[in-house]
Amino acid sequence: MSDVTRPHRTAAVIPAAGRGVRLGPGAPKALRALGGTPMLIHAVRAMARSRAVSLVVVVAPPAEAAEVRLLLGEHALPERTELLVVPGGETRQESVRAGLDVLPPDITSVLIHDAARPLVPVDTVDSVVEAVRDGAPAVVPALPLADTVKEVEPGKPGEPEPVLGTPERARLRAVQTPQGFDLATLRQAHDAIAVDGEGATDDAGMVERLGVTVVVIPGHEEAFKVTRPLDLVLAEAVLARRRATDGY
Ligand SMILES: Nc1ccn([C@@H]2O[C@H](COP(=O)(O)OP(=O)(O)OP(=O)(O)O)[C@@H](O)[C@H]2O)c(=O)n1
Ligand SMILES: C[C@](O)(CO)[C@H](O)COP(=O)(O)O
Repeated sequence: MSDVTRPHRTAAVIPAAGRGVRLGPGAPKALRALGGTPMLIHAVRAMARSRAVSLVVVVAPPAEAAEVRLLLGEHALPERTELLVVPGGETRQESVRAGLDVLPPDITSVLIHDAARPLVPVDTVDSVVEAVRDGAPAVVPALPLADTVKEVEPGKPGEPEPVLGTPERARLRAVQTPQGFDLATLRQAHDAIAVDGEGATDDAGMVERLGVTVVVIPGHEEAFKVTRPLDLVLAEAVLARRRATDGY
């Protein structure tokens, strides 16, 4: 649980060091354009739009860290937003760790947000921050699934895979970011993983292994992750609609 006697200060760490292999050949995914602006800039702005976030740490692809610093210098952010850039690691988990390592001592809670989710609405960001500040050690935005999910015995690509079971869909959620944490809890989870060696595909998964309760709050359809080429088509359409209707 967070220490309720300490004043809150929330940072956002944006892992942006992935290559974007599933999106196809090109620049690292975070640097690819969405509506003419790099995806990373959208993601940074999405965090900075929340008045609760006063520090944003961008975890850049190591070879492009200097380029990322220049890029961020070219795009205005609110005056209240402090910005740091650090080089990332081989895995998302290592990149998040690199971001956590540079957070100053007055930070009490942290959001971890994929650069690959450039269009998360500010209301979702604010809801995650609020839930953490209200005392939840780990908060995850998520949506119910549209598809039925099968557990399979993974086989070779293209070969039929035997079905092992069908989890009850009503109990499943597709999780998004930003995931919000009491900083001390998330650091403890990363330390524990570093010792047991087993990675996790999201930060909340590491906290779950500590035996700490993680709670889910409603996510948003527009917080989807740009992973494959079709996701980029959808992101362009959402952005164009926002620009036409909200002056976004
Ligand atoms: N070594 C890594 C790998 C991923 N990420 C970041 O983690 C987020 C979620 O990852 P994903 O969407 O899977 O991105 P990639 O790893 O780039 O995608 P792919 O697996 O297709 O290469 C992205 O913002 C990505 O930049 C990171 O910071 N460091
Ligand atoms: C953190 C995440 O976005 C939550 O859905 C997801 O787990 C990242 O997955 P990936 O392995 O980077 O595709």
